[in-house]
Amino acid sequence: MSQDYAKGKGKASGGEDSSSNNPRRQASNRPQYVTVGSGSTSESAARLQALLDNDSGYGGSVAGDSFNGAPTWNPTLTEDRPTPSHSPMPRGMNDMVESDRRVQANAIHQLWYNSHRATLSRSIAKVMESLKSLQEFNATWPATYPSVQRAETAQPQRQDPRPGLVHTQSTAPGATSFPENRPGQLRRSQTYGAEPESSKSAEQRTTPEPRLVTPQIAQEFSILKLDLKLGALHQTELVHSLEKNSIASLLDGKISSSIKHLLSLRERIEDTSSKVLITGDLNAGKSTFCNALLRRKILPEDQQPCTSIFCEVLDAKENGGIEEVHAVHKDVHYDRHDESTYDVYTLLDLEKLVTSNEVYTQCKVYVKDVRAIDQSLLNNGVVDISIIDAPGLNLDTTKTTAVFARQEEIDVVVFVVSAANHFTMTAKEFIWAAAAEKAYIFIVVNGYDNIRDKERCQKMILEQVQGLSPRTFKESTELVHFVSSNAIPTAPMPPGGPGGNGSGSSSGGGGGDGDDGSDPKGKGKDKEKIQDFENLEQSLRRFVLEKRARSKLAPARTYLLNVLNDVQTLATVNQEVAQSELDRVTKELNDLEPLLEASQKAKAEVSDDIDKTIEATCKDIYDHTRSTLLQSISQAADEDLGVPYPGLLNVFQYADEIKEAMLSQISASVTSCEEHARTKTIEGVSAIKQLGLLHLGDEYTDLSFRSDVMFRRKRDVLARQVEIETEIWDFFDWSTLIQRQEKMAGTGMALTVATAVGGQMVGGWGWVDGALGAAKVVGNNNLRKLILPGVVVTAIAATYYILSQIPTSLPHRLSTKISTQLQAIDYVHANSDRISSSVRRVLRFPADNLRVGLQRSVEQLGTKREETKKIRTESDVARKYFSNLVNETGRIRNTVEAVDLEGPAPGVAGGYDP
Ligand SMILES: Nc1nc2c(ncn2[C@@H]2O[C@H](COP(=O)(O)OP(=O)(O)OP(=O)(O)O)[C@@H](O)[C@H]2O)c(=O)[nH]1
Repeated sequence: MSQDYAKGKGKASGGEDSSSNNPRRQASNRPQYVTVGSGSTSESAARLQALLDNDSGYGGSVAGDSFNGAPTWNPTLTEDRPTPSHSPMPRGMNDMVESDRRVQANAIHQLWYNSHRATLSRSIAKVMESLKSLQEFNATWPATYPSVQRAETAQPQRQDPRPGLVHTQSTAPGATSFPENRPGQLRRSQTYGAEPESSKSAEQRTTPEPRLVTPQIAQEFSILKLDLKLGALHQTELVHSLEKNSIASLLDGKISSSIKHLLSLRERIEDTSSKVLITGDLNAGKSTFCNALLRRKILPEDQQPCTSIFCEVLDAKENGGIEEVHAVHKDVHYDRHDESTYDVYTLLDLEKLVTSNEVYTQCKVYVKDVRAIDQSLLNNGVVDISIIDAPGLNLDTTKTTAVFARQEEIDVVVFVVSAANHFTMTAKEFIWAAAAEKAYIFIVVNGYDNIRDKERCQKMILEQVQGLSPRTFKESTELVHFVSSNAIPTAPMPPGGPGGNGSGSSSGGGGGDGDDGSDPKGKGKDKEKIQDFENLEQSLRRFVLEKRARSKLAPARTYLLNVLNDVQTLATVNQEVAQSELDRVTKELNDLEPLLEASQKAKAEVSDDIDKTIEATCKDIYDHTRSTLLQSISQAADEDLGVPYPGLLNVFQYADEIKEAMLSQISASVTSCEEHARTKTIEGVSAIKQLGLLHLGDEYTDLSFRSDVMFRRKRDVLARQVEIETEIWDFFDWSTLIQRQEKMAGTGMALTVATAVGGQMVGGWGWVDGALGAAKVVGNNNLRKLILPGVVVTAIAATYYILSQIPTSLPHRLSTKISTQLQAIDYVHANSDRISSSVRRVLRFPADNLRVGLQRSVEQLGTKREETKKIRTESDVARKYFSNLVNETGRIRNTVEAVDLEGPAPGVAGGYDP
């Protein structure tokens, strides 16, 4: 496997100067590079390079569809086969092999990188698809947000002795931080956009929980955690207090921002370029160091602070091979293809540009790097690297802040510190903050030539590094370099520009000891400085390429795992919710069906029953009224009317009173019939209510029924309409008379005659003629003598008798007349009909009400059944959807987890201590 820097046992490349006065160099154990095949043929390097050139990073030879199986990266490709130490080679040959090996290592690393990048990129696409589908589903079936129980866990207090620097991590929109105590393999729920690694102390550091977010929610959710910061309610209460739809819409917003963040992550991992930020204290030699890296004097160097804007040095190939400076306008997003975003200058103008910071804040410097791809940082054959020369940290606060702000797009931070000044306070603050983000900082201790007691200097600097970034200190052989940048020979600027330290690539450094070129000892010293610098360069190349993979891919991996965890949790919860909803509505439907059936049956039956009951009641009332009234009318004369006979003189008044009494009696009968009907109506209403309660239960709405308002109309109004004239003959009850006479048959002819005559008399005066006719028969004189007194007596007797019978006969006579009259106006039927109709009318109200209630009940049950069926279908769909989502996210998660960025990366170098 690749060598671990800390345990590097490889032989130092080009290690001919074992007599170096650099104690670090003596101790330096260079890592052995990865070799493929024999590790010595340029053919294999060329083959690998060709493979790499053809590899788009999204398929082809290396990136198969890792969703259908294991990732296609073949680890045997990267197997280390160190060159046996017993294979000595001639020096020239050695250089060739070394160069070849670097190319191969780079190519292998790039293949590894592309493979992971392709897997992550595809996973991002899959997750975005899943999120979009979740978003759509959430709109139709509002997802349930899991509720949690509050756990009163004490929040660990931050124990950070460091100064309060602004933590410049880049997080996804809306993401919140929380302690790293999540279950499973996930490391952080935090959504770092730039650099997932953080120093151990940063990892232990806890960020206070946002208000109303319980530790459980924090653990369960990271990306899709709803940030509910409303009022004084607890998160749990808040989630419950919000409507389901409100939660769903909050979730929708979270999903949208997550999709947005995934897009930017994809953009970032597909961006092939990598940025190296060179920063440090004022005048630490940053520009000089950059120039040394480029082997050209591009950036202005000065004894006094001069760099006031960010200078990003890029390979001129990215600008069509043209060397020029693009000074970017303030507050404008640079676009090389849009000249309105920048002004073009020549390299010679840089001096002017970097010192005047009024118009521009940054410039892009396109330069040709003519060095070989195994030596050049810019032109390394693997990745587009740009070097950013930043203004000195302590120039002013604004600039310092700007440096922090730029860290998101920075893959590697190179910190230049003056060997003479060590770390200033500002430098320490910067490294503390940066170490939290980047874990490893590449430290260049510059101006080492100025130091006499080099050993002491190294010791002191390394002690400081240990305090500032323990992980960097652990890898200090690779990450901390003591150099003299001004000793590196640099090519001059194009004609007219400031001269370089040498006249060509081969010339010696200008500022170092022995720069006159005549002193062999000095030459030796320069060589050492150059060697130290070259060692630095190789370390930096490895570091940049290594860090690039981690800094670019790890945030995507971490974010993917976090969001997948969230979606899976959400999907699992909702799958359960959908299942229980399905169970519930299925049971509800099973209960509902028989209810509906019974309700429909009840509706039909009860309706018939009510009709029959009403009709039976009405008929009963009609019959009762009719018989009662008929009886009352027919027996009116037989009742004790309570009218005293006032004598013959007031006989007419007597007749009137009897009439009135009879009619009153009939009226009273009507009233009693109405009373009876009322009682029956009350019974009927009560029976209907019982039916309603029986079939509708609480749903039955009772109507208030006031029986006293029934039959309010004047009851005897019809009776009063009866107009009966009293006639003289009403006082004579002939039928009674006749009956009496028959009984008295033996009393004599005279009486019979008298009766007969009297009867005739009743009809008119014709009886006189009859008497005279009889006289003729009997004889004239005798008969006259006999008959006349008899007639008189008889008449008197008859008259007396008739008059004495008035109190008995008159009521009968009047009763008959009244009966006849009432019959004529159909009094009995009219009243019976009136009373029974009134009852029918009254009973219809509760009956109709009950019918409506039953109909409504049937309709309600029907509607409920339809709704329940709908919910059942929706729940079933949701259950299947979330079940699929659980499986799908699980598959993607396995794929993402298989992207191993923690282990040693093949090719370039061994992995840093993860
Ligand atoms: N002796 C010595 N001098 C150096 C070394 N590196 C840089 N210098 C000198 O230090 C001075 C400042 O160098 P610069 O590269 O301008 O420093 P800087 O950090 O870019 O400065 P600002 O960007 O203005 O903060 C120059 O005069 C350089 O010649 C070195 O390794 N040894």
